[in-house]
Amino acid sequence: MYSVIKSIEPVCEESEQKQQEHLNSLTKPVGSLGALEDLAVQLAGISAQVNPEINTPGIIVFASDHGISLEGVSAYPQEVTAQMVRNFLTGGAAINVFSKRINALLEIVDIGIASELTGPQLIRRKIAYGTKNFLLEDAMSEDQAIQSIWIGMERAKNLIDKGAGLLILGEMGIGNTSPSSAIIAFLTGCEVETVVGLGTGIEEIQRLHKIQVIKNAIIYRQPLKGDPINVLAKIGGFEIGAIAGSMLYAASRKIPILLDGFISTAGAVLAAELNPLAAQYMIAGHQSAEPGHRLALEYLNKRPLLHLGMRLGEGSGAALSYPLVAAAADMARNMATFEQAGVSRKS
Ligand SMILES: Cc1cc2ncn([C@H]3O[C@H](COP(=O)(O)O)[C@@H](O)[C@H]3O)c2cc1C
Ligand SMILES: O=C(O)c1cccnc1
Repeated sequence: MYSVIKSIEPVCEESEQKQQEHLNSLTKPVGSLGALEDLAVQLAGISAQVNPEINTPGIIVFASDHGISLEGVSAYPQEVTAQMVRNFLTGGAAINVFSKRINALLEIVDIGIASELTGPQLIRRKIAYGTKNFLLEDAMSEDQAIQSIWIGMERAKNLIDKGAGLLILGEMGIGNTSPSSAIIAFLTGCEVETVVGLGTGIEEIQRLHKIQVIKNAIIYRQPLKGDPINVLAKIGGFEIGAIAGSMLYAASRKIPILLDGFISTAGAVLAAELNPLAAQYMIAGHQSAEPGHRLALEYLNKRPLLHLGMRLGEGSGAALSYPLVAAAADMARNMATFEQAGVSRKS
């Protein structure tokens, strides 16, 4: 695990520069494609190639349960995690629909669902039957935290080896906006009040309770600054560790990572804590309605492509933004230059 984390290289500045020069030679006013041009330049830096091709996207949905859900922090009961995973397996969830739309490779992983689930399509990597309630005890042991990151790496390797040229990390886990809020507040230094939102749709009074639960949990657990494994173990979740692991692995293979919403970005913040270079490989797909998402993206210095007011997770917002990423790569590869098309340059 640590060898993967250490092996991440900075993105290639020379490819970025050459890509920018190439974009400036294409038949459009210089800079007129705005953020799409920045995206094309970033893709060149990530792949260390000019005009890289983005082929098949890969989506991994990590599903897990959370002991903290006993504290009344979600609008839905814990059994919805397993029920939704069944829905993923039969193709009825939002991520199934959006994944099909972009012809993605889609994989569903049980990394810690509280009940027993089987199915030929389900990848079983259960670490435990849910995390512990981190208001009362550490969410998991440090060994389990490392295991979650390791599983994320293993699944990312599997999908990249199968041909995924870009990774989207999604999740399902009732209660998981709580560990995500705790991790983001703790690692970014933002106030818990500004990070915590309505999740699946709790009332304002319940949000105030959720804030108090998370504040107390951080005080009781005393996560260690500068020790991301300790932070994950004390106030995290199995799927958040796996998301971080997949992201770190993708970065080590120079594969772009398309961030989804609040939980996916909590994994991203954790990954960046393990190696800040990983952030260079991340693209923000959208900005979720969860207020802490904007703060986490700012911390990672990422500008989201879409603002659709979504607050679903599963990888859904990232999947919807994928066509823009693919279009940026296509634009760089396939547009004609002024010379090729016989178009006059700026006078
Ligand atoms: C039917 C249903 C489908 C979902 N798909 C994603 N989530 C999202 O909501 C959950 C997090 O919100 P909280 O922390 O408030 O529980 C996660 O499972 C997340 O993936 C869903 C939630 C529900 C209810
Ligand atoms: O932004 C997200 O990913 C999100 C927000 C609320 C609930 N579930 C997921």
